[in-house]
Amino acid sequence: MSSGDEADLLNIDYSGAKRKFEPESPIESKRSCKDFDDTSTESLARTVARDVLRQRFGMEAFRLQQERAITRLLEGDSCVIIFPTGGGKSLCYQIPALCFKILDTKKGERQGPAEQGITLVVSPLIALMKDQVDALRRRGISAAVLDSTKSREEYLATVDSMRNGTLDILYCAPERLNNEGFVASMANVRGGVRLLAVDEAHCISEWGHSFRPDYLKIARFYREIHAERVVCLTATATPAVADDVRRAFDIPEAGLFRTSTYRSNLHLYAQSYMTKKESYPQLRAFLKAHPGSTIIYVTLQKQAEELADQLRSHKFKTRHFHAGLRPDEKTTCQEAFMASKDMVVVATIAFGMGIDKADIRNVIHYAAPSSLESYSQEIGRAGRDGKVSHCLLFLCADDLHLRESFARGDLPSKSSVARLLREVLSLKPSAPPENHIEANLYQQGREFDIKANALGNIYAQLELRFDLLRATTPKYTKYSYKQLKNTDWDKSPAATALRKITKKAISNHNVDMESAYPKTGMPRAELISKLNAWNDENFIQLTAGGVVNVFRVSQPSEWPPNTNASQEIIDALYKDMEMREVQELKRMDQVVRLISDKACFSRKLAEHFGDSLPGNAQECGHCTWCETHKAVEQFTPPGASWDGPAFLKVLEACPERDDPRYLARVAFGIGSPRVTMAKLSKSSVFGSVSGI
Ligand SMILES: Nc1ncnc2c1ncn2[C@@H]1O[C@H](COP(=O)(O)OP(=O)(O)OP(=O)(O)O)[C@@H](O)[C@H]1O
Repeated sequence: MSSGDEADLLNIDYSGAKRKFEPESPIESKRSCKDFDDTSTESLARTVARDVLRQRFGMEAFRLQQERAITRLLEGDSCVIIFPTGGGKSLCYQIPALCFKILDTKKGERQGPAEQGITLVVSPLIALMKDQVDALRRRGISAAVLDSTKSREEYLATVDSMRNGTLDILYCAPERLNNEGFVASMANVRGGVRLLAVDEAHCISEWGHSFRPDYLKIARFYREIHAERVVCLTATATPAVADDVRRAFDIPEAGLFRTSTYRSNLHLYAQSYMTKKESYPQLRAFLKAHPGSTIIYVTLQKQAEELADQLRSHKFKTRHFHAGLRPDEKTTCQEAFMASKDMVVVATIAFGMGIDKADIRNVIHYAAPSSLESYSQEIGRAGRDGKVSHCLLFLCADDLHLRESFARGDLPSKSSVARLLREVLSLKPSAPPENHIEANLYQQGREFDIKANALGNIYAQLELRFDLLRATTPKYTKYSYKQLKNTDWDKSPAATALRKITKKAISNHNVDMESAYPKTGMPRAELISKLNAWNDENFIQLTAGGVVNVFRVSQPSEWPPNTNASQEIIDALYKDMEMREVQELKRMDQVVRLISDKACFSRKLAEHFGDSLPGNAQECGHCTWCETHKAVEQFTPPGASWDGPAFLKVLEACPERDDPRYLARVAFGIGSPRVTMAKLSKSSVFGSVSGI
């Protein structure tokens, strides 16, 4: 669906007064946030919220700070909610979404058709959004997800329900905010966006552990669509990250709701080893001594498969899970785990988000987590039923090396960033009013040796910090399909045009959309729509590829920036990237120090999140430190001695000596797009100097 389509479909106002989307327009409030000003507002909101909790969700009472946060939102103010995993964050936007309509009716406001608006939820996980929508629908609540897998029919059904005022909650991924049509749609949606909910809100913080460039744009989106209020939700935020989130949306301190991260039923243990081989017998012994549903986290997909095999051979009921599995394999694994009381799942971090299982007895980190935030989130999945559960962290010298190589692999060399920027800033924009430049980020990543997230961040900074570009809807340039049933009967102009530009390969039909208009005179949107229609009716199996990112140049009269300005941008961007690497290494060090310092694990973890143990206690009484009062030893791999011949072989394998960081990556076994492209990651020189 093109942005134009989406905007047109949604941009309908029954009163006939069609609002025009003006991205540059100053911030204005679509409705007064303080919709109602009588003194009984708070109690009315509270009563309605309690009724909705009981009647629509079948729950007796609010937990923790749910009620205070929900009441604040219903009063028109924004919040940041930091509740631990499983703490009941979702209700904090689902209940208000249903209350708006009821409160409007009680107060005799917004009684026109479809005037009650929608709640929009931005969440990074498509699978999780789908689960939530299914669960809401089972409760008779009208909810939908807008994602790229939706057919035109499903999309239209969602649009219809929004127009009719029957949709309460709409979910979408942050990438969708790059779609100008979508932004325009939300700015004009009938009744307005009453509440914007931002799930996994810690991703907004540039200094947080899982910063996502697309999240940086949510605050701008919030202002542009004039949403009435925002709720940012996360399970893990240090005080600094919570401040970043509050600042991004201008939420005062009073809008912060944080509950204690400490869970007294979680017993935290740690052991350290030089090698995995040494630790494996301890893992087996632990599993034998602590039966019950267990998640074992490892770093790599291969490790998940191998360890699962190994445990199976020792008669543990084990499965593996990672992002590389097929969707049906993932579902089977998740369902088996949910139904079982003694299954062990060996997984990468891809497993666990959205797993709402009360009786997980053990969460084991067989490889060190990347940060205390990840650790806290992952162990938080254990013991949701409140019963004692065990969390065991294995610290192994090899893992630390792997973690460090991940952290260092993210920082490109400065010459790469400079070459990329010079290329981007020299692109000639298309004619006004578009002023578009196009970039294939995948190709740029390979050409300039910059990883996808770092590249995404560079573009986000060019957009938000330097105001040079604005991302618009990306386009697919290549489509290919497998013919499942004959489509010769279709004589429509779009079908005839498609036949002209389709090349048949052995099993696939390839369509080059770049040549579509010049060769056929048919707009690409119509051809894509025809392919989608065939796909929806199972005549073909369609895949789209060759994504090209499209950006609008913000100030064409000042484009391109002069040499000095460009250099300043390069310097500033690179300085930030270097700081990010330092932060990443610091996060790893914090994990090591949690268990190797002479202090209670639970207290240190709580302090990391600006919290303390109940009653300011110094010790929890049930972690490795409290039980032994001995610090866990930290093994470091023996230092490697200089190996001249190995280094010469690296030089031989890398004839282009234009980037010292690249040579170091190959020598020390740190992957990067260029290393992959040169097919060096499987060569004997890769990592040959690392001494491991
Ligand atoms: N007030 C309540 N009373 C009873 N059950 C509740 C209440 N609030 C939430 N729950 C239940 O607790 C479970 C966890 O809630 P939810 O999924 O909203 O947590 P979350 O904080 O979003 O977790 P995560 O961080 O994993 O996304 C769900 O089964 C939910 O129905």
